[in-house]
Amino acid sequence: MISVENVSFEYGEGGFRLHIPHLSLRERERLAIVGPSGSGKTTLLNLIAGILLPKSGRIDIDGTDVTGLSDAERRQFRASHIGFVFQDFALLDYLSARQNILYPYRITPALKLDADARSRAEALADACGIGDKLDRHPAALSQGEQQRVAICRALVTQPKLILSDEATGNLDPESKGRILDLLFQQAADVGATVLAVTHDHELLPRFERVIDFAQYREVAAA
Ligand SMILES: Nc1ncnc2c1ncn2[C@@H]1O[C@H](COP(=O)(O)OP(=O)(O)OP(=O)(O)O)[C@@H](O)[C@H]1O
Repeated sequence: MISVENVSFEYGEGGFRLHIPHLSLRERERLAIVGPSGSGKTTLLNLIAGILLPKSGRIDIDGTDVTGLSDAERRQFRASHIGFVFQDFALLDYLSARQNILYPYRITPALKLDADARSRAEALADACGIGDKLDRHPAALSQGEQQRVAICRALVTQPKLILSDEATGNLDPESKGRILDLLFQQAADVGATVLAVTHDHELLPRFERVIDFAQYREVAAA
């Protein structure tokens, strides 16, 4: 369903370099990525989401090579196929929690903001324990609450691929397990694949496969 083939990326001349010979995920698979800080885990998620473009190689998602799309096409593809929980949440301060959760509908003509979408947003927020805070803006929410808003936003469109960058990093141990269960349940309901970066080793048994990212760091020639 997702394949990353011979992908090379570099942040500018002489910057951090990443090379991934091959990585693939089956449909509905739950894969965790672990690895040292700075090993390129977020960079990989950004490449798969089409936020960054590789220097070479292919990234196929459900039969579409995202590296071959224009900027605008990649944005649309991302909004309609991928739910991304960003490490820093990436919430918009001028919008309420509810508007943040429904934001993908504002920017994607292919997605229709109907009663179903609105009730899905409410149900997700309730399940995440922020149902009573939907009218607040991010500045009036704790870090953990902001993280839950970001998770609801990633799930509300029922994407086929969920990319999660430390999605439970700011939550207490009990909430971590519960929110991850919710994420997996939502994924299972719509047949989605989950690719999650995590430093929480106690969560790893919940995944079907774990890969250590340290292996992909390209060693610069001396
Ligand atoms: N926009 C950027 N410009 C230049 N270098 C960058 C940029 N973003 C990240 N890097 C560098 O690329 C490397 C990989 O960063 P990345 O965020 O992918 O690592 P990570 O494995 O996700 O780290 P962490 O676990 O700390 O989140 C780091 O050395 C980082 O400093």
